Amino acid sequence: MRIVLCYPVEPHHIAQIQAAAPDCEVVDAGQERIDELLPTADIFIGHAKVPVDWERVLKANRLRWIQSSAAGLDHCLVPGVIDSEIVVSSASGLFAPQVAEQTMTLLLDLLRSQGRFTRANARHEFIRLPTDDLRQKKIGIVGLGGNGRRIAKVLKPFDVSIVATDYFSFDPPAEVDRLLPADAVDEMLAEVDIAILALPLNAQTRGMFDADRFAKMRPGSYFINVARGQVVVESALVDALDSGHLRGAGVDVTEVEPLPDESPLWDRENVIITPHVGAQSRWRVDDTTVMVCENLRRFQAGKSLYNTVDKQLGFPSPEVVWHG
Ligand SMILES: NC(=O)C1=CN([C@@H]2O[C@H](COP(=O)(O)OP(=O)(O)OC[C@H]3O[C@@H](n4cnc5c(N)ncnc54)[C@H](O)[C@@H]3O)[C@@H](O)[C@H]2O)C=CC1
Ligand SMILES: O=C(O)C(=O)COP(=O)(O)O
Repeated sequence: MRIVLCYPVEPHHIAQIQAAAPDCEVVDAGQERIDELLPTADIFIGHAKVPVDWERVLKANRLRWIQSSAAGLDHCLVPGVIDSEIVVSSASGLFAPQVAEQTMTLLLDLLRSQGRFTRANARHEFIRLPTDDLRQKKIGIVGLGGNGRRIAKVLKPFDVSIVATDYFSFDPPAEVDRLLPADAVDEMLAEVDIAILALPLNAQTRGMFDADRFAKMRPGSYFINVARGQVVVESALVDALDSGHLRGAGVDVTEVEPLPDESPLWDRENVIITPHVGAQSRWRVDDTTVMVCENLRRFQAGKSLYNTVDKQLGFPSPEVVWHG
């Protein structure tokens, strides 16, 4: 079998993968050669950030398993793959520690007026501006998967209460005071001071945060998005900020990336923007390779894989999510 890699591996990661699959040929395609080599793969491990001719891959009829090195599967869950026999597994939960740190960065910067202080610092102005507190805030997390759970765990010691929604129904971890079904999102938004998006992008969630939904949020609440920009209708977010209905927003992801120069999200003191760096970490490739090797051993032994995705849904069920 041929394993084609397309994530930023170093020679020692390739050696780990080869040791986990001694009978396989391991080829590191990188972004440069992924489109060319994907049709020759039995197993694809990675995240192609260049256009891939999926028709050609499906026509070659060789690929059996895609192990995405991203949690979001919007890059590979194309209709032809969904309808095929190809098994797809995600990187769900793998980046939860760093996504939670990124969430805290956005949230604390927003509440503690860091955007305004940073601008004032650039002008050498030492001015005391009002700040807000996390203490006693009610937080709503939309999507209690790997990232949502870790965000709840990191936030809880700040003396907050936490509600969440999820597609699945399960006993939530101790940090989460209440778990509601996905369709109770408006009920949750009406009662929380801060909404945090940690759900996948799919046909159901694309454009889910539109003008109607923002209107359901409590006046003066904050909005954080560490999921996917296209879950949000960005013009509606801008309107909600313009009208003062939302007090501020922190976004690691935007509808179009890079965020265009003319976007009205720029130049606002109550908007903190980071350039989709939530998954970045010095540990990322090491952590990914540990899970990849475990899944490779399971695949060869015919066992079920961590993070196997229900391709119709576009995300894995909680029992199979990798927690490291
Ligand atoms: N900012 C960044 O760099 C990163 C962004 N992401 C994004 O975050 C998403 C979540 O990542 P993980 O937590 O690792 O994935 P996950 O698969 O562990 O969790 C997603 C959760 O969302 C739930 N869900 C699905 N539809 C929902 C809905 N309509 N309402 C409420 N919950 C819903 C699922 O049941 C699941 O529990 C990814 O799909 C990806 O798009 C992930 C990693 C890094
Ligand atoms: O894992 C994900 O879904 C991410 O958003 C990470 O994105 P990246 O691979 O860092 O461009």
